[in-house]
Amino acid sequence: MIILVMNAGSSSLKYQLYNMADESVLAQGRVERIGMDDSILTHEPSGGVEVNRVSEILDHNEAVRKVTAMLTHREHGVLKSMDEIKAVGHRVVHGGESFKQSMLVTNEVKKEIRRLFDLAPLHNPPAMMGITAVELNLPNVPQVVVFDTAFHQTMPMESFLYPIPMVLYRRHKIRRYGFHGTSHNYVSRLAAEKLGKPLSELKIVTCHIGNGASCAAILNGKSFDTSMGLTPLEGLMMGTRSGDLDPAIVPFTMNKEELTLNEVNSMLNKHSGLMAISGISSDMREIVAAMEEGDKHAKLAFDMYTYRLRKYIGAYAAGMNGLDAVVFTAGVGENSVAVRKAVCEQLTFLGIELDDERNAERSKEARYITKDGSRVSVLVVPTNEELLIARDTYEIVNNRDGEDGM
Ligand SMILES: Nc1ncnc2c1ncn2[C@@H]1O[C@H](COP(=O)(O)OP(=O)(O)O)[C@@H](O)[C@H]1O
Ligand SMILES: CC(=O)OP(=O)(O)O
Ligand SMILES: [Mg+2]
Repeated sequence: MIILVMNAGSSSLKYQLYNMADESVLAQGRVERIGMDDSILTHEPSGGVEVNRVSEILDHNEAVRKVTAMLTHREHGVLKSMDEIKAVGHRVVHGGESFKQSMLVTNEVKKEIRRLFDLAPLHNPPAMMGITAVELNLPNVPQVVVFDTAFHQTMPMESFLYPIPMVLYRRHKIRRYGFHGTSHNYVSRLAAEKLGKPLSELKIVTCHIGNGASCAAILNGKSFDTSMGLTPLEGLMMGTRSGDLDPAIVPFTMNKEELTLNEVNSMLNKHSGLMAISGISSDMREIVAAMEEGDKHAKLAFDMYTYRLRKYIGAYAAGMNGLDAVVFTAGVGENSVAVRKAVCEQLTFLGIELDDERNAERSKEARYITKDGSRVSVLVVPTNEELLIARDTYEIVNNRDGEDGM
């Protein structure tokens, strides 16, 4: 079965085409700068040459049309016809309390995703645009939605409630949800395999640090706590998001700077984090490069970022009353030797002994970066959210076909 996986952002659409017979990737790519007159489509057929096309791409509907045209393109395509695609799986960031698992897209499911727009304004509306665009361009193809929040639905109340009037939870479902669940789930499973122990006996902290960043405390295979909350703004310091701060800063700043709600929201989501402190970039590569050249602001941004991450690892070790392993994943976690070093070197009290040579290795495989005798193991495990989305989509569509007698 051939499955197309989509991850739609506000101005981007990433895709991967899987052949589920052997879980191989037939092609992958992304459309960036959607809505601008110089949108870029980058398409990589597996084993083929990367193609880049710059053109005006108005919206997600047009982006899906360009992607499907590329997938069946005479020269660069990997399919004879779009009919070969048997299902489409989407990443949806917010599933609220309604979705504890991946779902087949129905009218009710779409209604519920729309109801959750308020909770994830940066992420859910583009996912919906992706779903609608597929309906228009690939009618009759079943679609599945996979939620970032689903894996964290096992958190106990002491982790997920905020200490504010309970009526707010009852009326508006204001609580902590957590995100990147697909990734935390995937890398914790791979880490347990690597450790050669059942996940049900392990205490693991997973650090998914990319553009968005979150930590999770995974106790006996289940999410026990995670650093993102009602929205993907809480927790760690990120590329452009503040992470944890005193909530009183919001009304105080609105008052002093005469800002509207939208403006403070935008400040905290888009103009904070590494970008705000360094004044250089939200990208860890540029922060580290500037720091190495002696830039003080970049160094401060780096120190704040790694200090906050360390505090979470310590907090979760306390929360679980123990720690067997720490896992680094996503753009920064998989690639930044400097971030991993700064974090691990100040956690020796927990029993972490970093191995500098292993930490400096470049590899796409799951691997240890601690010394053999280290009481707590630290691993780098490349995440693969798309593969998990493809697997869930395959399973759900297969079961549905079975029920329909197809
Ligand atoms: N070689 C590298 N060294 C340090 N950081 C890196 C490196 N490569 C990527 N990154 C970081 O990873 C981020 C992107 O992470 P990623 O997980 O791909 O993000 P997302 O999926 O949220 O867009 C970049 O913004 C950058 O900060
Ligand atoms: C939920 C979230 O923060 O996602 P991303 O890391 O893709 O921005
Ligand atoms: Mg990501």
